[in-house]
Amino acid sequence: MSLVEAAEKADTAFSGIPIIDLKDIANPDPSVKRALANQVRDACINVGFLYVKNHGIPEQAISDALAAMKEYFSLPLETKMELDINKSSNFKGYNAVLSSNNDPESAGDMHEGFEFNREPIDPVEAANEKRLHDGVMAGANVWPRDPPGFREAMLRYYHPVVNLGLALFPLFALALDLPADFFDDKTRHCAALMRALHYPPQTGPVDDRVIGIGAHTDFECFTILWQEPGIQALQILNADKKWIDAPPIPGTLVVNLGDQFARWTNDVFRSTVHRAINRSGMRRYSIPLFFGTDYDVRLEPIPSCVSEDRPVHYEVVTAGEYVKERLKKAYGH
Ligand SMILES: O=C(O)CCC(=O)C(=O)O
Ligand SMILES: [Fe+2]
Repeated sequence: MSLVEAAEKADTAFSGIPIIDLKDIANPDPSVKRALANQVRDACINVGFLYVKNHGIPEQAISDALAAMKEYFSLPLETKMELDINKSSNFKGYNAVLSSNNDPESAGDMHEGFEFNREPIDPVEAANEKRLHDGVMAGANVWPRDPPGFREAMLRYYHPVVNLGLALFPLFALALDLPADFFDDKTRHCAALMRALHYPPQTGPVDDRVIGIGAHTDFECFTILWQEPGIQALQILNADKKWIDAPPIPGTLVVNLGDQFARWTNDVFRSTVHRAINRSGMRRYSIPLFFGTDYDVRLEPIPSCVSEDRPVHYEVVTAGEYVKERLKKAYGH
Protein backbone atom coordinates (compact mmCIF):
# COMPACT_ATOMS: atom_id res chain seq x y z
CA MET A 1 0.00 0.00 0.00
CA SER A 2 1.34 3.47 -0.84
CA LEU A 3 1.95 5.95 1.96
CA VAL A 4 -0.85 8.19 0.77
CA GLU A 5 -3.29 5.24 0.68
CA ALA A 6 -2.18 4.14 4.15
CA ALA A 7 -2.78 7.68 5.43
CA GLU A 8 -6.26 7.79 3.86
CA LYS A 9 -7.14 4.51 5.61
CA ALA A 10 -5.56 5.45 8.94
CA ASP A 11 -7.29 4.39 12.15
CA THR A 12 -6.79 7.60 14.10
CA ALA A 13 -9.51 6.94 16.70
CA PHE A 14 -6.93 4.93 18.64
CA SER A 15 -7.50 3.92 22.27
CA GLY A 16 -3.94 2.97 23.14
CA ILE A 17 -0.34 3.58 22.18
CA PRO A 18 1.80 0.83 20.62
CA ILE A 19 4.97 -0.41 22.32
CA ILE A 20 7.83 -1.09 19.91
CA ASP A 21 10.82 -3.21 20.87
CA LEU A 22 14.10 -1.74 19.60
CA LYS A 23 16.24 -4.78 20.38
CA ASP A 24 16.76 -5.34 16.62
CA ILE A 25 17.48 -1.71 15.72
CA ALA A 26 21.10 -2.46 14.78
CA ASN A 27 20.37 -5.82 13.13
CA PRO A 28 21.71 -5.63 9.55
CA ASP A 29 19.23 -8.24 8.20
CA PRO A 30 17.01 -6.25 5.77
CA SER A 31 13.89 -8.32 6.54
CA VAL A 32 14.28 -7.69 10.29
CA LYS A 33 14.75 -3.96 9.65
CA ARG A 34 11.73 -3.90 7.33
CA ALA A 35 9.53 -5.57 9.95
CA LEU A 36 10.60 -3.00 12.56
CA ALA A 37 10.09 -0.12 10.11
CA ASN A 38 6.58 -1.42 9.34
CA GLN A 39 5.65 -1.28 13.02
CA VAL A 40 7.01 2.26 13.22
CA ARG A 41 5.09 3.24 10.09
CA ASP A 42 1.77 1.96 11.49
CA ALA A 43 2.33 3.83 14.75
CA CYS A 44 3.29 7.05 12.93
CA ILE A 45 0.34 6.98 10.55
CA ASN A 46 -2.32 5.97 13.06
CA VAL A 47 -1.26 7.38 16.42
CA GLY A 48 1.78 9.67 16.13
CA PHE A 49 2.95 8.32 19.51
CA LEU A 50 4.75 5.12 20.47
CA TYR A 51 6.67 3.71 23.39
CA VAL A 52 10.10 2.21 22.80
CA LYS A 53 11.60 -0.51 24.96
CA ASN A 54 15.17 -1.84 24.89
CA HIS A 55 16.18 1.74 24.08
CA GLY A 56 19.64 1.35 25.58
CA ILE A 57 19.66 4.47 27.81
CA PRO A 58 21.50 3.58 31.06
CA GLU A 59 19.26 3.69 34.16
CA GLN A 60 22.07 5.46 36.04
CA ALA A 61 22.08 8.33 33.56
CA ILE A 62 18.33 8.73 34.09
CA SER A 63 18.47 8.64 37.89
CA ASP A 64 21.43 11.07 38.04
CA ALA A 65 19.63 13.54 35.79
CA LEU A 66 16.49 13.25 37.91
CA ALA A 67 18.43 13.85 41.13
CA ALA A 68 20.12 16.93 39.62
CA MET A 69 16.77 18.31 38.41
CA LYS A 70 15.17 17.88 41.83
CA GLU A 71 17.98 19.89 43.41
CA TYR A 72 17.95 22.54 40.73
CA PHE A 73 14.21 23.17 40.82
CA SER A 74 14.22 23.43 44.63
CA LEU A 75 16.47 26.55 44.45
CA PRO A 76 14.87 29.93 45.25
CA LEU A 77 13.01 31.47 42.34
CA GLU A 78 15.28 34.52 42.19
CA THR A 79 18.36 32.29 41.80
CA LYS A 80 16.73 30.39 38.94
CA MET A 81 15.58 33.68 37.38
CA GLU A 82 19.24 34.73 36.93
CA LEU A 83 19.11 32.52 33.83
CA ASP A 84 15.65 33.65 32.72
CA ILE A 85 14.99 32.24 29.25
CA ASN A 86 13.50 35.57 28.21
CA LYS A 87 16.88 37.26 28.68
CA SER A 88 18.75 34.65 26.63
CA SER A 89 19.50 34.68 22.95
CA ASN A 90 17.38 31.92 21.52
CA PHE A 91 15.55 30.25 24.31
CA LYS A 92 18.21 28.79 26.58
CA GLY A 93 17.94 28.67 30.37
CA TYR A 94 15.14 28.79 32.92
CA ASN A 95 11.46 29.23 32.30
CA ALA A 96 9.31 29.91 35.33
CA VAL A 97 5.87 28.53 36.14
CA LEU A 98 3.24 30.24 33.92
CA SER A 99 5.90 31.94 31.74
CA SER A 100 5.17 29.76 28.74
CA ASN A 101 1.83 29.04 27.13
CA ASN A 102 1.44 26.23 24.65
CA ASP A 103 -2.30 26.58 24.21
CA PRO A 104 -3.73 30.04 23.41
CA GLU A 105 -6.99 28.93 25.13
CA SER A 106 -5.09 28.43 28.40
CA ALA A 107 -3.89 30.87 31.02
CA GLY A 108 -0.30 29.54 30.96
CA ASP A 109 1.61 26.33 31.57
CA MET A 110 1.81 25.06 35.14
CA HIS A 111 5.41 23.90 34.90
CA GLU A 112 8.90 25.27 35.16
CA GLY A 113 11.73 24.13 32.95
CA PHE A 114 15.37 24.40 32.00
CA GLU A 115 16.25 24.35 28.31
CA PHE A 116 19.51 23.68 26.46
CA ASN A 117 20.83 22.56 23.08
CA ARG A 118 23.54 20.21 21.91
CA GLU A 119 26.91 20.64 23.61
CA PRO A 120 29.91 18.32 24.16
CA ILE A 121 30.42 17.14 27.76
CA ASP A 122 34.11 18.09 27.64
CA PRO A 123 34.15 21.77 28.77
CA VAL A 124 37.09 22.70 26.50
CA GLU A 125 35.43 21.19 23.46
CA ALA A 126 32.18 22.87 24.49
CA ALA A 127 33.89 26.28 24.74
CA ASN A 128 35.35 25.85 21.24
CA GLU A 129 32.08 24.84 19.65
CA LYS A 130 30.54 27.79 17.85
CA ARG A 131 27.45 26.17 16.22
CA LEU A 132 27.70 28.76 13.43
CA HIS A 133 25.47 26.55 11.29
CA ASP A 134 22.51 27.23 13.62
CA GLY A 135 21.62 30.42 11.71
CA VAL A 136 18.60 32.13 13.29
CA MET A 137 18.73 29.68 16.22
CA ALA A 138 22.42 30.28 17.10
CA GLY A 139 23.21 30.98 20.75
CA ALA A 140 25.24 29.24 23.46
CA ASN A 141 23.77 27.28 26.34
CA VAL A 142 23.72 28.82 29.80
CA TRP A 143 24.22 26.73 32.97
CA PRO A 144 23.51 27.36 36.65
CA ARG A 145 26.38 27.36 39.16
CA ASP A 146 24.12 25.37 41.51
CA PRO A 147 23.73 22.48 42.05
CA PRO A 148 27.32 21.50 41.28
CA GLY A 149 27.37 18.83 38.59
CA PHE A 150 23.98 19.84 37.10
CA ARG A 151 25.49 20.43 33.66
CA GLU A 152 27.36 17.09 33.64
CA ALA A 153 24.36 15.11 34.94
CA MET A 154 22.07 16.57 32.29
CA LEU A 155 24.59 16.08 29.48
CA ARG A 156 25.31 12.49 30.55
CA TYR A 157 21.65 11.72 29.98
CA TYR A 158 21.44 13.97 26.91
CA HIS A 159 24.14 12.34 24.79
CA PRO A 160 22.87 8.73 24.87
CA VAL A 161 19.38 10.04 24.02
CA VAL A 162 20.81 12.02 21.08
CA ASN A 163 22.43 8.79 19.86
CA LEU A 164 19.11 7.00 20.18
CA GLY A 165 17.43 9.77 18.20
CA LEU A 166 20.06 9.58 15.46
CA ALA A 167 19.44 5.80 15.29
CA LEU A 168 15.70 6.43 14.91
CA PHE A 169 16.01 8.72 11.85
CA PRO A 170 16.96 5.78 9.52
CA LEU A 171 14.02 3.81 10.88
CA PHE A 172 11.65 6.69 10.12
CA ALA A 173 13.22 6.95 6.65
CA LEU A 174 12.56 3.23 5.99
CA ALA A 175 9.03 3.67 7.32
CA LEU A 176 8.59 6.36 4.64
CA ASP A 177 9.92 4.04 1.89
CA LEU A 178 13.03 6.22 1.63
CA PRO A 179 16.66 5.05 1.68
CA ALA A 180 17.78 4.53 5.29
CA ASP A 181 20.34 7.36 4.96
CA PHE A 182 17.79 9.94 3.73
CA PHE A 183 18.12 12.11 6.85
CA ASP A 184 21.90 11.68 7.28
CA ASP A 185 22.90 14.84 5.39
CA LYS A 186 20.01 16.73 7.05
CA THR A 187 21.01 15.88 10.63
CA ARG A 188 24.74 16.57 10.60
CA HIS A 189 24.43 19.28 13.27
CA CYS A 190 21.13 17.84 14.38
CA ALA A 191 19.02 20.24 16.41
CA ALA A 192 18.28 18.55 19.70
CA LEU A 193 16.74 20.78 22.36
CA MET A 194 16.30 19.23 25.77
CA ARG A 195 13.93 20.52 28.41
CA ALA A 196 14.14 19.43 32.03
CA LEU A 197 10.61 19.92 33.36
CA HIS A 198 9.06 20.14 36.81
CA TYR A 199 5.29 20.07 37.25
CA PRO A 200 4.24 21.16 40.75
CA PRO A 201 1.24 19.23 42.07
CA GLN A 202 -2.08 20.83 41.19
CA THR A 203 -4.73 20.55 43.84
CA GLY A 204 -7.97 22.34 44.58
CA PRO A 205 -10.74 23.17 42.14
CA VAL A 206 -10.12 21.93 38.63
CA ASP A 207 -9.55 24.85 36.26
CA ASP A 208 -9.10 23.42 32.79
CA ARG A 209 -7.39 26.65 31.73
CA VAL A 210 -4.45 26.11 34.07
CA ILE A 211 -2.77 22.77 33.45
CA GLY A 212 0.78 21.42 33.41
CA ILE A 213 1.26 21.94 29.70
CA GLY A 214 -1.65 23.02 27.52
CA ALA A 215 -2.83 21.10 24.47
CA HIS A 216 -0.19 21.43 21.75
CA THR A 217 1.80 19.65 19.09
CA ASP A 218 5.60 19.53 19.21
CA PHE A 219 7.50 21.63 16.68
CA GLU A 220 10.28 19.36 15.55
CA CYS A 221 10.57 15.97 13.80
CA PHE A 222 10.09 13.85 16.89
CA THR A 223 10.45 13.96 20.64
CA ILE A 224 11.95 11.36 22.98
CA LEU A 225 10.30 11.81 26.36
CA TRP A 226 11.21 10.37 29.73
CA GLN A 227 8.47 10.71 32.32
CA GLU A 228 8.72 10.03 36.02
CA PRO A 229 7.49 6.49 36.83
CA GLY A 230 4.29 6.07 38.81
CA ILE A 231 2.65 9.40 37.91
CA GLN A 232 -0.01 9.68 35.23
CA ALA A 233 -0.08 13.14 33.63
CA LEU A 234 0.40 12.93 29.85
CA GLN A 235 -2.64 12.56 27.58
CA ILE A 236 -2.98 12.43 23.81
CA LEU A 237 -5.96 13.39 21.67
CA ASN A 238 -7.50 10.93 19.23
CA ALA A 239 -9.62 11.67 16.16
CA ASP A 240 -12.82 11.29 18.25
CA LYS A 241 -11.54 14.17 20.43
CA LYS A 242 -11.07 11.77 23.35
CA TRP A 243 -8.04 12.21 25.63
CA ILE A 244 -6.12 8.93 25.90
CA ASP A 245 -3.75 8.46 28.85
CA ALA A 246 -0.06 7.94 28.03
CA PRO A 247 1.16 6.64 31.42
CA PRO A 248 4.83 6.07 32.16
CA ILE A 249 5.67 2.41 31.44
CA PRO A 250 8.77 1.16 33.27
CA GLY A 251 11.68 0.47 30.94
CA THR A 252 10.25 2.53 28.08
CA LEU A 253 10.51 6.02 26.66
CA VAL A 254 7.77 7.82 24.75
CA VAL A 255 8.49 8.84 21.16
CA ASN A 256 6.07 11.26 19.54
CA LEU A 257 6.10 12.96 16.18
CA GLY A 258 6.13 16.71 15.77
CA ASP A 259 5.17 19.25 13.13
CA GLN A 260 8.43 19.13 11.15
CA PHE A 261 7.64 15.51 10.31
CA ALA A 262 4.04 16.44 9.54
CA ARG A 263 5.45 18.97 7.05
CA TRP A 264 8.00 16.57 5.55
CA THR A 265 5.32 13.92 5.15
CA ASN A 266 2.43 16.17 4.14
CA ASP A 267 0.57 14.93 7.27
CA VAL A 268 1.03 11.23 6.42
CA PHE A 269 2.85 11.03 9.78
CA ARG A 270 0.66 12.45 12.54
CA SER A 271 1.80 15.18 14.87
CA THR A 272 -0.67 14.38 17.63
CA VAL A 273 -2.05 16.92 20.08
CA HIS A 274 -1.11 16.20 23.69
CA ARG A 275 -1.13 17.83 27.14
CA ALA A 276 -0.02 17.05 30.68
CA ILE A 277 -1.91 17.58 33.94
CA ASN A 278 -0.34 16.68 37.26
CA ARG A 279 -3.09 15.96 39.76
CA SER A 280 -1.10 13.27 41.57
CA GLY A 281 -0.53 15.44 44.64
CA MET A 282 3.23 14.95 44.14
CA ARG A 283 5.86 16.82 42.19
CA ARG A 284 6.33 15.40 38.69
CA TYR A 285 9.45 15.57 36.54
CA SER A 286 9.82 14.80 32.84
CA ILE A 287 12.51 15.29 30.20
CA PRO A 288 11.58 15.77 26.56
CA LEU A 289 14.32 15.95 23.94
CA PHE A 290 13.16 17.46 20.67
CA PHE A 291 14.88 16.30 17.49
CA GLY A 292 14.77 18.43 14.39
CA THR A 293 16.82 18.45 11.23
CA ASP A 294 19.73 20.89 10.94
CA TYR A 295 18.33 24.38 11.19
CA ASP A 296 19.30 25.34 7.62
CA VAL A 297 17.38 22.42 6.04
CA ARG A 298 14.26 23.25 4.06
CA LEU A 299 11.16 21.30 5.12
CA GLU A 300 10.11 20.06 1.69
CA PRO A 301 7.38 17.46 1.30
CA ILE A 302 8.57 13.96 0.41
CA PRO A 303 7.22 13.20 -3.10
CA SER A 304 5.67 9.84 -2.08
CA CYS A 305 3.48 11.72 0.43
CA VAL A 306 1.96 13.99 -2.20
CA SER A 307 -0.62 12.99 -4.84
CA GLU A 308 -3.34 14.58 -6.91
CA ASP A 309 -5.85 13.86 -4.13
CA ARG A 310 -3.38 14.89 -1.45
CA PRO A 311 -1.87 18.18 -2.62
CA VAL A 312 0.92 19.87 -0.66
CA HIS A 313 -0.43 21.09 2.72
CA TYR A 314 2.38 23.47 3.77
CA GLU A 315 4.61 26.15 2.33
CA VAL A 316 8.33 25.35 2.48
CA VAL A 317 10.36 27.04 5.26
CA THR A 318 13.73 26.23 6.84
CA ALA A 319 13.69 24.19 10.04
CA GLY A 320 15.38 27.04 11.97
CA GLU A 321 12.88 29.70 10.92
CA TYR A 322 10.03 27.37 11.73
CA VAL A 323 11.26 26.42 15.21
CA LYS A 324 12.09 30.00 16.11
CA GLU A 325 8.63 31.24 15.16
CA ARG A 326 7.00 28.49 17.24
CA LEU A 327 9.22 29.16 20.26
CA LYS A 328 8.43 32.88 20.05
CA LYS A 329 4.72 32.09 20.19
CA ALA A 330 5.09 29.67 23.13
CA TYR A 331 7.13 32.18 25.14
CA GLY A 332 5.19 35.23 24.01
CA HIS A 333 8.03 37.24 22.50
O1 LIG B 1 5.84 16.41 30.38
C1 LIG B 1 5.29 15.74 29.52
O2 LIG B 1 4.89 14.60 29.73
C2 LIG B 1 5.04 16.31 28.15
C3 LIG B 1 5.89 17.49 27.81
C4 LIG B 1 5.60 18.03 26.45
O3 LIG B 1 4.66 17.65 25.80
C5 LIG B 1 6.47 19.05 25.86
O4 LIG B 1 7.36 19.59 26.56
O5 LIG B 1 6.31 19.34 24.65
FE1 LIG C 1 4.88 18.21 23.77
